[in-house]
Amino acid sequence: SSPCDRPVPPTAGLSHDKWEIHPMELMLMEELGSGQFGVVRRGKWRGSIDTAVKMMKEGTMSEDDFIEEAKVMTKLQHPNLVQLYGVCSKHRPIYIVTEYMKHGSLLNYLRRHEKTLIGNMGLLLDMCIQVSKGMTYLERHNYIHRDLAARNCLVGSENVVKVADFGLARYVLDDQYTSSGGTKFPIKWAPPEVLNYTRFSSKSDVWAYGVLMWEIFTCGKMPYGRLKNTEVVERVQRGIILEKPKSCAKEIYDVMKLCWSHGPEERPAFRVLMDQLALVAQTLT
Ligand SMILES: CN1CCN(C(=O)c2ccc(Nc3nc(-c4cccc(NC(=O)c5ccc(C(C)(C)C)cc5)c4)cn4ccnc34)cc2)CC1
Repeated sequence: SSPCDRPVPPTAGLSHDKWEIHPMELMLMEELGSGQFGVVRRGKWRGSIDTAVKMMKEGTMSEDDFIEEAKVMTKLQHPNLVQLYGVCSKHRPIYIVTEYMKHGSLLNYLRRHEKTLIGNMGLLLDMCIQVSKGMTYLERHNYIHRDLAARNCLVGSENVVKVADFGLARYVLDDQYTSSGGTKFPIKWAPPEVLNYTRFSSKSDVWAYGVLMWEIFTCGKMPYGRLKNTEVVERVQRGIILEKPKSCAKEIYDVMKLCWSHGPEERPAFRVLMDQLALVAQTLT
């Protein structure tokens, strides 16, 4: 979907607290699910615009810092990024209002449609390419995601895949999630420099992207199966990487392996990954 046919609301990207959405203009509908940060509901904004509304449970995030950052986030606009429309910050809990993606998380979508997806290398590769486009845009804007994974991507109509919740991890207060020793820290998507020094960068997003590619080509398997976090840390630090998924071409696994180069500087930038995957797509499909 090109930017012009997307309902970009007047708040997106404008200055002077246009990112503030008036709750009276929001009609809340069914619940879409709940993360560890509260309930997410579908909503209608100004009667017609489909939205997802994250109602952030109090005490789960540093709200003032997030509201400040929301001004920047609303300016990040790309067909493969879930658009932040704005926030309702004059009441508690605060609402984070984004565009609506009707098929839910990519992880659940892969698991639900495994039968039809598993043999369709072209479609799985296209999902990878869409995510790499969104991530190339963030990379160009020096914006680090910090929790890129299939669970944090969303699926819309016509197999559109978009990256969601970019940067949100910085505002989570639960140190079980934020510290690499915590039980909720996404260890299986973290490179050595994050495990050892919590050193996030676009190159640590590239490592996570490699794991996301593996999730896509296994249709939503859990990376490293039932291994405990401590066992995964030990393997990653010794340079042991995820195995090639059965239904994945060697050329595609070669790209994943580049994302898992031990040193961040050895990993390709997203803009390089995007071009390489486009080339592979030409030769394979
Ligand atoms: C046929 N199927 C029926 C079942 N189904 C659904 O119920 C369904 C349909 C649409 C859905 N869409 C969305 N769902 C969500 C959603 C739902 C539940 C939980 C969450 N995630 C969160 O709340 C959340 C995620 C990450 C984070 C950190 C800070 C860790 C990065 C914090 C909070 C999002 C967000 N969205 C943003 C745009 N669209 C959606 C979600 C679910 C999917 C379709």
